[in-house]
Amino acid sequence: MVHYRILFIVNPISGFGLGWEIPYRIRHIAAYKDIEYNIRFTEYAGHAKEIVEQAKHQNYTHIIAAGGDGTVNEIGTALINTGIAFGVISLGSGNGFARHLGFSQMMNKALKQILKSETTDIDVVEINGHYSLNVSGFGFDAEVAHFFSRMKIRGIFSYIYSIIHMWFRYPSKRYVFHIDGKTWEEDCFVLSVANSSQYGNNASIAPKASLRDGLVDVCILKRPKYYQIPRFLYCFMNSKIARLPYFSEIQCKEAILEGDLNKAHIDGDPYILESPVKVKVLPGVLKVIAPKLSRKKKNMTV
Ligand SMILES: Nc1ncnc2c1ncn2[C@@H]1O[C@H](COP(=O)(O)OP(=O)(O)OP(=O)(O)O)[C@@H](O)[C@H]1O
Repeated sequence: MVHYRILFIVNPISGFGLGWEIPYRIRHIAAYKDIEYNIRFTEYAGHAKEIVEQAKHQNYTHIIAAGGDGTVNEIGTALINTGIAFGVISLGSGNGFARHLGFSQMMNKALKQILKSETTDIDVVEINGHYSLNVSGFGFDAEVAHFFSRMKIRGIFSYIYSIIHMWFRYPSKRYVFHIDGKTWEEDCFVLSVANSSQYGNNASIAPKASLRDGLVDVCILKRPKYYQIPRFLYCFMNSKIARLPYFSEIQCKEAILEGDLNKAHIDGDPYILESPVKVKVLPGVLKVIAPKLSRKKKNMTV
């Protein structure tokens, strides 16, 4: 029998503020009747990391982030090399990392998955000293992350507005790649470094990505021409982006990128980095709950 001592760290402003419901929901799930757990609400940006630092010395077996991708990154990266199992209750607008691991987007179901699912060790990607669990990048999607962070209203509609706004303004840029002993230059519209496969909402930029392969996927998308946009959107939302001739995905352990890389995003949050950017994978450093591994369907992997 697995012994549980669980800490839920809830960002009460994530998404629609549903995090406030978590204590009530847990009390009404029979499986939690005999489980030892605590719930902490964050009060400001960066608070989740401080809570994890204290919790590391309090014998927790599992720490669960209830929030969006920002909260997931803050808590997950603070748990690297601790051996404490990390899980997610999705409250954000995209929830790419949680979706890749197979967490339900329904709060009650995800709470039950925490108690029923296998755990596994996954990779984390280091980018100039910052840690990424999900998808990070430069180019168009970094520009979108910076624009979105300045908007007064958050949420999926503001995010879609930011994408459309930047699509017509952002020019492709030229970058230098140093990967596996080869060096080349290439124009990119999107330049992503992916640990998991998707940004969120099943929008997949790295269909080959696995969290357990010891590799980071460098994904290059050239700007689709206007008449290519419908097919691009179809492939992007259906994990078929690899079919597009203007997309490539390079799997490697390390990469060095040069060019105009100042504006970046790490798991969706805007960052300013300096070129050259060094990307490397840290294999198997984070223990996570992976509901997908507990499904009966064959070939399910994370
Ligand atoms: N109580 C709080 N008040 C203000 N900001 C907070 C608080 N708690 C956490 N934060 C910050 O809120 C930011 C956004 O959180 P998060 O990404 O979880 O939600 P979201 O933006 O709604 O989700 P998504 O990014 O998926 O749209 C994080 O950077 C986090 O540090």
